[in-house]
Amino acid sequence: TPTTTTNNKKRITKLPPSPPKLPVLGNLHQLGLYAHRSLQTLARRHGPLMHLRFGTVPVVVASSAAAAREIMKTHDHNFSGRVESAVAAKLLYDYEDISTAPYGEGWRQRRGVCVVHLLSNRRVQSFRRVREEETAILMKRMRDQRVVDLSESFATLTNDVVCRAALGRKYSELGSNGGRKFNELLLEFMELLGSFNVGDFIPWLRWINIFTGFSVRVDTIAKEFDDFLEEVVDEHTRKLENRASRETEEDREEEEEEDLVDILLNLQRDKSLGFPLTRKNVKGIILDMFAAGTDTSYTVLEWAMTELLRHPKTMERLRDEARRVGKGEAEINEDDLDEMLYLKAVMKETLRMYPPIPLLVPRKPSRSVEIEGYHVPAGTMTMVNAWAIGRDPGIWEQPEEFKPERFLNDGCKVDFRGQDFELIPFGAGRRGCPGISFAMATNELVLANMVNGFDWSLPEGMRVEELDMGECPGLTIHKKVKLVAVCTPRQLHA
Ligand code: HEM
Repeated sequence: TPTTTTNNKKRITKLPPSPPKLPVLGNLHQLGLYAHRSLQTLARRHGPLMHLRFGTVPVVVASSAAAAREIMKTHDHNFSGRVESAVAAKLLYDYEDISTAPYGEGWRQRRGVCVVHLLSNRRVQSFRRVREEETAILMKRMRDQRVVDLSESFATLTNDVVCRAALGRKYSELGSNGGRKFNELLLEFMELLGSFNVGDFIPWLRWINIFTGFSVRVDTIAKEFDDFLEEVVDEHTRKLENRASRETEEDREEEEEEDLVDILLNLQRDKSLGFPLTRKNVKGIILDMFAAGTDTSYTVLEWAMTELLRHPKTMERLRDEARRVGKGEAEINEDDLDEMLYLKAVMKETLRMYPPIPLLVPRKPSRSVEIEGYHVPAGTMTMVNAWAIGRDPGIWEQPEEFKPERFLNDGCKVDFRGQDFELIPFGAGRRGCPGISFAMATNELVLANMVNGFDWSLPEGMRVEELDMGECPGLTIHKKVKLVAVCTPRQLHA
């Protein structure tokens, strides 16, 4: 290994191994539509830490649990920066949110607000009624339909739960004058956020975005969402002012539960935080909840049900657990979930094989650092291939098989909360996902009720092998072909 000596300390200068690079493109041509898969293939040849170049941008990719641990635990402090992106800046308020904010005081303050006030266990608990009501609505709709587009149903459900928790009610249309459907707009927002922006990687090709209309699309969506959030904030401000002018405590208690916008506006008003929370911050944080919390959550349900339909014995075992724990009742409630160990194993197995954001959210070290014996220069875009780690045959027996049993008994100790680097769908460390409890509370409740209330099968005449397992490219990986299944309501004894 080449080294230089400074102040008697050996410094490693060798970069991690690289696949051959092309002029201008670097390694971009090797990524294809499914970067997590191509990067896994490259890592098999070049090792668990690789150095690549996307256009002019140097990139390091970690594909082993050990390398991920070095980045997100040993050197987490150094790797807590995010990579700038022109699209994210436009869509998420010039980095004034949480997820795209540079590592520093502003991010620390907003993240603190999020962890303590918005997504704490206590707060997640306060939305229990929202989850239970929305799950009941979904179950009723399924009973009426019988042949169910599960992809669509899960997307609507997660969206409605986040909408009610964050904004206090569901919004099917944007703005008071009608306008585009909220779901449609969010879909386009996510598509743009996850799209490959040429200008970020090959600056002199930035003009392409203007030429193809990409820049106009980004500006339009940013404006539509901002108009909508302006209205939401105004509406909430008026409500809080009315409430403050009410005379008695009793009157106030009659009000409905606080939503996340209420909480942020109250913190902004009473100035107890000790730092200003601007209107841009409030809008950015709320938009983060949608960007980070809807698409991600629903793909877990989509892949879980896909695998359950492919594995009838696994479905049966989960169904039996739900019906035993639910004691024959029509509904499973959240208190029952603690006892459902097989359900937890199914969730873990789904997150192992289908981490919703397979390459997590890229980080950036503020100082040069040595990882696994290689030099990673300051500012290098650093990606962790959580998808490849979840399918690493050095860690998992039969990694391509869906076997929730691996997470029972001793296996149940392996968790996804950022301590076990073989299972990191939510990332880890300072920038790890703060929405785990929020996401899993909904996902567990929905899946438990689906198998408790119904027997599930594939559409008539379809064989298990015919179930399309293709992925839709993007930031989050959902199914390319919608998942459709048939439900038979369970007969309840009178
Ligand atoms: C299954 C569902 C979810 C998955 C798989 C997921 C995954 C992730 C991942 C991989 C990151 C980046 C972590 C890192 O850099 O180490 C992240 C960040 C984040 N997530 Fe989630 N997430 C989910 C649900 C949610 C929900 C429901 C919310 C909020 C309601 C949320 C809010 C956030 C925020 C605000 C960040 C940015 C944290 C920061 O940069 O400091 N997530 N999430």
